[in-house]
Amino acid sequence: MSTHKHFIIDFDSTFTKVEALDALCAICVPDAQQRQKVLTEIQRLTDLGMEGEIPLTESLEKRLALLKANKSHINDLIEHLRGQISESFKLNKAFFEAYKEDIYIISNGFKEFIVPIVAELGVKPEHVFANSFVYDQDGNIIGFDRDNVLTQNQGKAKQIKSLGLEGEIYVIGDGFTDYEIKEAGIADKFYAFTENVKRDSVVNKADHVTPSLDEFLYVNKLPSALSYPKNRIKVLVLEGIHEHAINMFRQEGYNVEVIAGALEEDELCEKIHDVSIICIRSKTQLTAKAIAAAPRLMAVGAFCIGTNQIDLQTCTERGIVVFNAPYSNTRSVVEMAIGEIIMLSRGIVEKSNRMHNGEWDKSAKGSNEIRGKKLGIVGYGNIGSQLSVLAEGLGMEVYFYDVVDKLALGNAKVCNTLEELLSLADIVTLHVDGRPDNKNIIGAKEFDMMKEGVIFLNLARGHVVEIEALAQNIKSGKIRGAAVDVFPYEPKNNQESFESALKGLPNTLLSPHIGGSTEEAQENIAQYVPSKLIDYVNTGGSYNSVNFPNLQLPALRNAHRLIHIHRNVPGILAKINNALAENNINILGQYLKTNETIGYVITDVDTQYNRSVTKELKQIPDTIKSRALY
Ligand SMILES: NC(=O)c1ccc[n+]([C@@H]2O[C@H](COP(=O)([O-])OP(=O)(O)OC[C@H]3O[C@@H](n4cnc5c(N)ncnc54)[C@H](O)[C@@H]3O)[C@@H](O)[C@H]2O)c1
Ligand SMILES: O=C(O)CC[C@@H](O)C(=O)O
Repeated sequence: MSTHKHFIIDFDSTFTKVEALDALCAICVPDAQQRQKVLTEIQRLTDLGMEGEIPLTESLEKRLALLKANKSHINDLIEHLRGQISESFKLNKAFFEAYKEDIYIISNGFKEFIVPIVAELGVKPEHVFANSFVYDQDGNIIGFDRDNVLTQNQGKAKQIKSLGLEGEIYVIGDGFTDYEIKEAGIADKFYAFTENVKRDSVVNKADHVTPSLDEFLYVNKLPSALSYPKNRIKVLVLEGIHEHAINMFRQEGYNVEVIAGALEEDELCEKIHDVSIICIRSKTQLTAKAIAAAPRLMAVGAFCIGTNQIDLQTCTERGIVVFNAPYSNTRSVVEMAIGEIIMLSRGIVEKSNRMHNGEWDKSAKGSNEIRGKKLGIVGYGNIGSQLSVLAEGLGMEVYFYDVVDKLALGNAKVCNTLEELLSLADIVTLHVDGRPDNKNIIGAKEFDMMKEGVIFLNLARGHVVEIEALAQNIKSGKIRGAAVDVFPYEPKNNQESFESALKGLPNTLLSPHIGGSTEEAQENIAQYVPSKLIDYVNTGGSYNSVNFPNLQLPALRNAHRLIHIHRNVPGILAKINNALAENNINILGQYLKTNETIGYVITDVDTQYNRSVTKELKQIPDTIKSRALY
């Protein structure tokens, strides 16, 4: 296939991930210490040459002199470079095949290793323009062909000019010498390639920055292995999410922005306008207004259990999938609850505070074992039920109350009403979810029902307890110890101060919403949630999502996947299939699932089809979102 466009591609750090002479250094300098020294100097000289700080010939001469390489090293270098072809180049082998007549490699490197490497993707040897080594009689590399035009100032531009190419010339490279081609007026466009290295001086001069070959192919409407370049997927990560998640997104090629704290609604509305995936914890309120300000939003990652901070209904109506981490911090909360129950039963908070003031009060008064005490768990979900098992292991008598029927684990006893549980428990602990209906489920009336001297814990959600009523009951001594981890209003970052009626009250453990904040839990969450989000982007899989019909999909092989999200009204599947039939498209597999709000249809089709069908699918009435995946 021929086009009127010619593609000039650089080799070092563009076609391959590395600079070949750096790699040669690793091969021909055996001593590790010496190698590091030589490598540092070689890299410095490469950068000076690439950034136009010293003439390229000078950079090259000095690097070869340092290397003292031999012909015998070249085969090893070629073997090494085979494994170093840039990922997006390997992925787009089909582009290289289809456009082989129009692709040229122009490099200040050496043909001896460039030709065999670029041939891997089908680049013609006669389309490679580079220098050649000069050897002495023992095969030592002693220089390079100084008559080669590429050693001259503006060498790349001169080389291309001599080819007399007709049509548009696009240059893709990471170095200053690549930009010089455009500067000399030979190229129509210069694309700074940043998949492997990003040089500001080069990026600033570019017509377009291309973080991968996919981006280049996408903007030029050329055939690409990916339906959408990953660098165009912007991920906004808030609230101090573990860096493992950030690394996973970056490795996937996404464009990631990280902000340490949460954002207020207005700030969020400003930040979110070009975001495809937002990652939050419990503080960020993802309201309908914020969602409306995010036209590109396709997925939300809640890096926690609770999702009450997210307007799930609006997300669903807008076709935005939400994933959370339903079990990753369960154990951490349970361990903290157990620890706090023991601390409060022994009055350790008070005793410790007094010790810090120099007071020694060795007494057993008001200090109890937890063995044999009645633990009342409100909300017998993942956390409540696991707490039940551990508490029984410690000899406690466990009672629970849940709004739905739950299997009692071990010897735990179910209470039929909240009142029943509150009136018998020595320790009351809340583990209900954060649904709006749970606002103030524990207030003055409920505290009245509790036993004198009860211990009270809330590690669930702040709005489920009336704080003033809790404060009064602590002050009156009815509650002899309390642990509160969650509050109706929580500071949005570590700089904002904490205000609460609970401050300074006796035997009251306050913690800054850290029930799930252990390294283990945060790392688990940072693995689980990104993997769900990445899978959703790559395959459409919605399994274990909070708000989408759950579909577990097979991997996509030799097929394209058409994803269609629509309002759940009758007849949409028929309309999708009509559009496919009218375009004579063969369906390889089809999956449909609905919930109350939306229908989710995945159709795998043969790779050769009339692409305009994707537009037709978007135009079906009641469509929310539609995308093609390959
Ligand atoms: N402090 C923290 O850092 C932290 C960490 C993780 C989870 N959480 C919170 O802990 C809570 C429990 O988490 P989970 O994973 O066990 O959730 P879950 O959904 O598995 O369990 C919640 C249970 O509460 C029950 N429930 C809801 N409303 C109730 C009510 N009014 N009365 C009685 N039962 C009710 C539900 O039926 C369910 O069984 C959630 O609010 C979650 O957001 C806090
Ligand atoms: O880490 C958080 O911000 C929230 C922790 C917890 O409340 C949860 O819902 O998992």
